[in-house]
Amino acid sequence: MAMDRYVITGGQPLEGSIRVSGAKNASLPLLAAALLAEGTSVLLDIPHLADVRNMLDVLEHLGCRVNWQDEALLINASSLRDWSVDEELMRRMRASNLILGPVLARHGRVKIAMPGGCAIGSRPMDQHLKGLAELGVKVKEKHGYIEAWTEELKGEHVYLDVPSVGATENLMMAAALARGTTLIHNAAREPEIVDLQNFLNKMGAKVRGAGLDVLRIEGVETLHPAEHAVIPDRIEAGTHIMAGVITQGDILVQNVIPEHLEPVVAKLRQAGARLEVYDDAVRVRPCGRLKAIDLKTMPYPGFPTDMQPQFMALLASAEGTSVITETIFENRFQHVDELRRMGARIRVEGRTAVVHGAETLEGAFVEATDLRAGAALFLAALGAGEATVLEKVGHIDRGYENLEEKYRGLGARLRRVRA
Ligand SMILES: CC(=O)N[C@H]1[C@@H](OP(=O)(O)OP(=O)(O)OC[C@H]2O[C@@H](n3ccc(=O)[nH]c3=O)[C@H](O)[C@@H]2O)O[C@H](CO)[C@@H](O)[C@@H]1O
Ligand SMILES: C=C(OP(=O)(O)O)C(=O)O
Repeated sequence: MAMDRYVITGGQPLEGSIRVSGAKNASLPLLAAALLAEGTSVLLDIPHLADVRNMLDVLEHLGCRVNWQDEALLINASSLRDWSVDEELMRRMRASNLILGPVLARHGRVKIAMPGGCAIGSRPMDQHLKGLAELGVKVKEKHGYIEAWTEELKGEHVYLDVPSVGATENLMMAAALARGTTLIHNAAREPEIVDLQNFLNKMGAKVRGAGLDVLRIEGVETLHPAEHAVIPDRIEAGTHIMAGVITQGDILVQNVIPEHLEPVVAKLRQAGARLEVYDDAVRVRPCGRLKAIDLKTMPYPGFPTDMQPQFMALLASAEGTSVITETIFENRFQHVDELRRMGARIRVEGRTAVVHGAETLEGAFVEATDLRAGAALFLAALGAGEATVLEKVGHIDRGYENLEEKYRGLGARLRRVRA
């Protein structure tokens, strides 16, 4: 991971327009789904991100041929030569666990190193494995590896204890090629699930219900390759909107699906942000100092955990005291210590952070501990009236395409210093 740093001189109102890239969290399951069919699938608007590169390395390791033709990503999954992925590849990114469902459906067998926990929490896989077991898969966990095999995938009723995004995706992909009908109860409802359903159906699958909490998947014999354009990244969009707000800027965030941003826009407006929502863009106008609000992360359509750190950066200089409750990941407050270095006054009690708004944030030396913590510090630095050195921006590269270039286009004063 790149250990480069950003030097950011904040306090400058951002101006102009910024275009959101394709969604990381929709792209990764789409890449995994391409494994389900022989032949070449074509994916459009896939962002050039470290996580996408890591997923492509996993696909190539399994035997796919991958190439970019201008902005189209071609994945040929005609001949898979391997069904196991070792620790080195798995550890680079948790989402590589999304190959479980498709490789089982194609091969009847799969072995992956356990993805393990990460900075934001322990992130177990029990719901993925429980669901696969319901579909007739035998699972063995040994020496840090998950091995799974099946004679035949069979449609079943699966009830998820938590509406896990990754488990829902893995089960959708496995069930697409299972014999009979699968119902996934308490499924995740995120927009990325809808995008995966759309791609699978273009491949010939019969999936219905994405966006609701019960998914119905009628298994088919085979799938064929398809072409699909990934949805815009709602977390990237939300981050840019917040950058406009924190700098008192006047910016147009383009290529958004406003419906996906409703929980974020609603909370920002409650805090006093001035936002104009158009068909495929959001305009941010200067609004003065924000007011404190309370916030709780929830599965979609609740407020997304992937925006909690960035919102905390905003509330750190709002007027009054905000209470932020993180219900999804048990350790997603690592940005708190770093924000404190910038003058934020935040107290953490278990899964709740009490944020006493400071008059202003100050420049400091800070470090990104994970992707969205990094995004939060990036925002805080843009809002601070002095220079901030933000270390370990490799974390940010996982989820934000061309960040430096995009923000220079808005007049931000920042430069990337190579390690
Ligand atoms: C690549 C991708 O799309 N990543 C997103 C995805 O991660 P990911 O798919 O890993 O997140 P999940 O929805 O699975 O996790 C949600 C919650 O369920 C728990 N859980 C999950 C699986 C399981 O088998 N058992 C279990 O208990 C997790 O610990 C967590 O508390 O959704 C998260 C929640 O919106 C986002 O923060 C991530 O950005
Ligand atoms: C937590 C995130 O991603 P991942 O699930 O890939 O770690 C994220 O995008 O904020």
